[in-house]
Amino acid sequence: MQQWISLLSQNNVGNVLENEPLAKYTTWKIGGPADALVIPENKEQMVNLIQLLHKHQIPWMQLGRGSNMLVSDKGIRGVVVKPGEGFDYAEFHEGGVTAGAAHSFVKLSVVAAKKEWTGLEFGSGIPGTVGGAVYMNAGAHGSDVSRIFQSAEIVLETGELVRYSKEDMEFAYRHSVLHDRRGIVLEAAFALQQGERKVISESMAAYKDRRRRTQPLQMACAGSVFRNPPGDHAARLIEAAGLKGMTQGGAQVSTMHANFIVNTGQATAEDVITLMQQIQSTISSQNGINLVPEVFVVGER
Ligand SMILES: Cc1cc2nc3c(=O)[nH]c(=O)nc-3n(C[C@H](O)[C@H](O)[C@H](O)COP(=O)(O)OP(=O)(O)OC[C@H]3O[C@@H](n4cnc5c(N)ncnc54)[C@H](O)[C@@H]3O)c2cc1C
Ligand SMILES: NC(=O)C1=CN([C@@H]2O[C@H](COP(=O)(O)OP(=O)(O)OC[C@H]3O[C@@H](n4cnc5c(N)ncnc54)[C@H](OP(=O)(O)O)[C@@H]3O)[C@@H](O)[C@H]2O)C=CC1
Ligand SMILES: C=C(O[C@H]1[C@H](O)[C@@H](CO)O[C@H](OP(=O)(O)OP(=O)(O)OC[C@H]2O[C@@H](n3ccc(=O)[nH]c3=O)[C@H](O)[C@@H]2O)[C@@H]1NC(C)=O)C(=O)O
Repeated sequence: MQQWISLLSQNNVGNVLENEPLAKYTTWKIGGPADALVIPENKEQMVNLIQLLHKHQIPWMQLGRGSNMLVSDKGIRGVVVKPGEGFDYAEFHEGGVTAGAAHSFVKLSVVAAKKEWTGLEFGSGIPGTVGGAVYMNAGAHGSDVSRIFQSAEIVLETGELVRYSKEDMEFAYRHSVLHDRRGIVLEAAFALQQGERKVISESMAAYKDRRRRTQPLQMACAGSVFRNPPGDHAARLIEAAGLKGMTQGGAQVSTMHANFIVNTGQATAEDVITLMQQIQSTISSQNGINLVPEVFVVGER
């Protein structure tokens, strides 16, 4: 056992799972083990953990629901930090809602709609956590997190607890400052308006219907694999290149949506990575466009 794993277990940092396979924590259902998966349940445990990791220079990364994440077959060397059930809460109040990092973004939008709050409708098909949605500035149907974000409580990699405003977050298309400055979101506050139940539920039903028609929701996947290049759509380019349906081992370019790669059952991370590289080289040579992954490929290769 790595010496630092016993160090973590001896401290108040939450549950420490050693050599934990990560496939079950990702929507692609792919991924080897983490040396340690640590699940803090409250702010104190999270701050203790990050301070220990910083002090002992132990490599770490954070995980939400793993719906935008490709974990390598050999897995993660070091610690994976996943906010636990203690971070799964949502408190509605005047002007909006404050939600814990582990709360489902889909459920947040569904409950907001039931309470006749408008602003979160776009989130009803984004199957990650609040923490992941803030990190990614997740968005759909012409809106994104930055449109409703008020502030977030964050533990920086030094262990310092800070509250970031919207300006601090430097949101852009699928981007936040946390891509450049490491930290873990503990909770986020979103500004919402009172709306009409009928209008809210009609737009959510339309979004749901559109997704069901255009995205392979029943297959294990991680949503869009590549970011859209300026002025175009990765899916349009991939379909036009004739790559829809292309397979590599158990991975397939979805026959429904060309920017989704689905796990047909036994895909490995290497299968997905090979397919991604084939797509990138084809689009680069045919269109001169460098497709940039939206999904994060993490772990030892
Ligand atoms: C069927 C399907 C449809 C999708 N549709 C959309 C869509 O329409 N729009 C869209 O934007 N995305 C979409 N996605 C992608 C994905 O759901 C989003 O990117 C989501 O926000 C990721 O959240 P997560 O909790 O799963 O994060 P993860 O995949 O676990 O992590 C993603 C990134 O966020 C970081 N992170 C996670 N939690 C935290 C935290 N608490 N603090 C700081 N950083 C953290 C991780 O380190 C990682 O870098 C879709 C995915 C699927 C499977
Ligand atoms: N392809 C993949 O790898 C994955 C795809 N997904 C897809 O992402 C979506 C969200 O999944 P998940 O986060 O697990 O949440 P769920 O689908 O479990 O939904 C959580 C709750 O919200 C309700 N709900 C969801 N969407 C709406 C909506 N638009 N309007 C009203 N109620 C809604 C659900 O009710 P009800 O059951 O009645 O819809 C359920 O009670 C689903 O479409 C799911 O199929 C999720 C994970 C992985
Ligand atoms: C799923 C994600 O987000 C999605 C988000 O759900 C939807 C809806 O708002 O808009 C983006 O997809 P997208 O650009 O592929 O949107 P779509 O409306 O499905 O397709 C765009 C265009 O591509 C074309 N298209 C789509 C699929 C396909 O197989 N072939 C094709 O040619 C469509 O005809 C359409 O003209 C987001 N993706 C990115 C990378 O920005 C994600 O980020 O994971």
